[in-house]
Amino acid sequence: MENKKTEQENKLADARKTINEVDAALAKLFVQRMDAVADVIAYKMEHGLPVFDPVREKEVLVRCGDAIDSDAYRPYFVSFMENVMEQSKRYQRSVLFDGTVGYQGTEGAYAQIALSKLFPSHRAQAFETWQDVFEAVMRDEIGCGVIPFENSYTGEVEEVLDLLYRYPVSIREIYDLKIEHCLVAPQGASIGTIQEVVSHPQALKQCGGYIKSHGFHATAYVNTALAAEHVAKEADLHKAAIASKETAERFGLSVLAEKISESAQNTTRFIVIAKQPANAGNHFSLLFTLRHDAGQLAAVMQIIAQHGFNMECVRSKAVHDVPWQYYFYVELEGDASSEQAKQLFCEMQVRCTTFRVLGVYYKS
Ligand SMILES: O=C(O)C(=O)C[C@]1(C(=O)O)C=C[C@@H](O)C=C1
Repeated sequence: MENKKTEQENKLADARKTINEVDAALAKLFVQRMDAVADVIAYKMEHGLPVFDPVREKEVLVRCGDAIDSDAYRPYFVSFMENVMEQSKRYQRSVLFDGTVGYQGTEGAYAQIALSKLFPSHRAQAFETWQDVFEAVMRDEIGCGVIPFENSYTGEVEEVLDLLYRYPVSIREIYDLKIEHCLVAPQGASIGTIQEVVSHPQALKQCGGYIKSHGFHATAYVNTALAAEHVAKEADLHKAAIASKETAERFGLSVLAEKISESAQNTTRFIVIAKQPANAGNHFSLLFTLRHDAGQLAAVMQIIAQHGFNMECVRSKAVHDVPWQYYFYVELEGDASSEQAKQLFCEMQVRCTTFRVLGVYYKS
């Protein structure tokens, strides 16, 4: 028995020794890989290319999968490489947007969570309004800003599109954050003690079914993070907030229920805005205005179709300072640096009263 134990212990020690050696070799290889990534980002900065390149990532993953003989290990290695590239992108963003990144809200807000995933090693600066973030970008006070653009359940964040129309910034990247709302409350509270729920109106709307089914009274609050902070300060066992798990942890609240959104797929799309545009991507967005003549919009749609670009989204909104004037936003699939796109832009410039390429980015 004793001998067997020692034999097993030796095996464990040997296995760990091998793991240590492999880890040391991996560390060296990781540095070597990141040095190459540093060259890639230097090139990308010079040519205005975006960090995320989904075609290249697919290639890397297929090649890495093929390099593993064991069927049992293959999916783990592919997943490992996905993570390696995730870290590579984080590093590249830290070089590209050297300095501070802005967001609207307070620590623990979903925008700050999205920012921390995109830019884990940057200083995050909170601003009171989205407009403040845009202005800070324009003044070069921050390298870029992370702003919510639309939610899969409640739709577009209208004010943000108006700001994109007003300020000459570019959409550099998009990032989809899965929103997992939780019911969070002071320690000691339970679902049975809760009567009132406070949160941002969007979050209350997204969890409307849950709130109604429990007969809670809903109270609007500035944002989810401040709602959580308020609930923590009040320490009232009848009062809960709707916020993320991370936010609950930040304010020492307990999570009474998880995933309470109407839609399990509840996702908020964030955009990264910066002064400098990117030159490559597989999607691009345009903003334009038209003369008030019959058929102007139809003509533009026709031009887009003729050049073979798939239009994924079109929106029209009122220009605030000019009564009865509207601007249009379209999202097209394709390469904005292609000859077809250049021709499209030329033709649109002729047809539109104002025209702007708002962003070039990758979307998977
Ligand atoms: O090859 C590139 O373009 C890189 O930026 C490197 C890399 C990687 O780490 O392999 C990282 C991000 C891209 O999305 C694709 C690949």
